[in-house]
Amino acid sequence: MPPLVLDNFPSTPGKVKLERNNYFGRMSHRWHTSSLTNPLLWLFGLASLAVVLLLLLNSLDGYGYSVVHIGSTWGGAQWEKQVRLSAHPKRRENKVVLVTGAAGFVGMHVSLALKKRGDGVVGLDNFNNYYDPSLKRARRGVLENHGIFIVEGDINDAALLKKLFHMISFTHVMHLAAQAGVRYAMENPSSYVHSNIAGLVTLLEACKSAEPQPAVVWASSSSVYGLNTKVPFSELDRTDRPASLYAATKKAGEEITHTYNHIYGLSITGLRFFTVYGPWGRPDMAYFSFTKDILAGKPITVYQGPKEMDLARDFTYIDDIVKGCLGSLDTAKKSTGIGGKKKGQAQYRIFNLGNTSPVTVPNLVNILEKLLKVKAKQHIVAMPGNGDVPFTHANITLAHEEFGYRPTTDLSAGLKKFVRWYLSFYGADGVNRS
Ligand SMILES: O=C(O)[C@H]1O[C@H](OP(=O)(O)OP(=O)(O)OC[C@H]2O[C@@H](n3ccc(=O)[nH]c3=O)[C@H](O)[C@@H]2O)[C@H](O)[C@@H](O)[C@H]1O
Repeated sequence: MPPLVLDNFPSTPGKVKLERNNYFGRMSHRWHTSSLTNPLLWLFGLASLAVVLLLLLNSLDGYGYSVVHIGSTWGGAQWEKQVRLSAHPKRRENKVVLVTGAAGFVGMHVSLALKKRGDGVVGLDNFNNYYDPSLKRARRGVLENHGIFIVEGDINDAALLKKLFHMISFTHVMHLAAQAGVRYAMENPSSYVHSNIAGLVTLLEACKSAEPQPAVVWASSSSVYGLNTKVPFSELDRTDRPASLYAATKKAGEEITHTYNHIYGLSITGLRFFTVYGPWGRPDMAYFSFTKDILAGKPITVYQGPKEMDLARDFTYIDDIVKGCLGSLDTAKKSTGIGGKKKGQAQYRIFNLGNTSPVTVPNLVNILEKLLKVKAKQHIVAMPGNGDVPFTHANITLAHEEFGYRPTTDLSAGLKKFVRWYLSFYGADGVNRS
């Protein structure tokens, strides 16, 4: 049996680290002989023991590893009613989609788009604290207003997934839950393994056993191109030289999904997103944190590549990404497995979803300065060796041929929409007004 490791943080640990519980350590010096005769203290002690035992039981997942499901609130008649209602499609021909990471940036937008066209949508999210969970809760509020319920739970929770697939015949899974961020992988490597590897496998296990098996569309990343220098990046290019652990876990995900396609007949589509930005975006990304800091009059750090070369990204606006996600779902063929066994060859696809027009980071800053009407205090430094790559540039021919993917929003237009949202949500002083 694998060793029991007790971690005191959410199953997908975030940036905010919880302190280890040293309750007994702190209390022990207060105990002395007279305490033993105090019935109130005995009662308190027994209650604490019961809580610890419950936590321990809750912490064991199917593999004998410990996963503490803090905030896992699923189950019960009312919960089931909410799930079924949310999953209900408008018409028989509509899809029924499980969206993992639904309280995330891309997850929120994709869920809304699916619901608006009549698909049944059930969200799943563990609301971890990698970035401010209040933003995730605000996104959940938006989804709730549109009749979308988010199950609070983790993709590593096999029992929860089994229950969901038992209750609902999902036609598709849009798997967007992940540990994101390129540079954070050096700070918290295990969170990438936990979500992007272990969580992915747990989810695929549930999909392969489901009756019927859903078609799976999931978020890979442009970062898999790693040290590739041939531009624009094509799906046929090398992806065996990742520059970060984040990229390595996404590349591993592409290979793991391939095995589930090969062995169990799961229909798989992997989407390599290129630096997605827009309203309701991720606060850890450069365009978002630059906006916050520029408005606060704080300096921003702009990285430069070798020989003072500007870094560049194929920044892709969220609405274009949503179109790519829906196009992928709509062209995904059915999985072929029954009873956990493959019955025929199933579809396996990988697509770039980028904008095809890279913009340098100093240009990104220029656009933000104009939109915010504030001059940025820039601190220009050499790109640290922490997983970054100098540039990205997508070739989108495959996605265009397969489902007519054609991005339509350039960085200036997209950032204008982002800044408008940012100011309405946080205000110029950065205080959340939702
Ligand atoms: O396409 C992806 O697959 C990834 O896209 C995104 O990663 P990146 O493209 O690295 O975006 P982002 O951090 O916004 O940095 C943008 C630029 O600003 C530069 N950058 C960054 C921070 C800073 O302080 N200074 C700076 O110059 C930085 O050097 C870079 O040149 C997602 O976060 C990631 O989860 C994944 O989805």
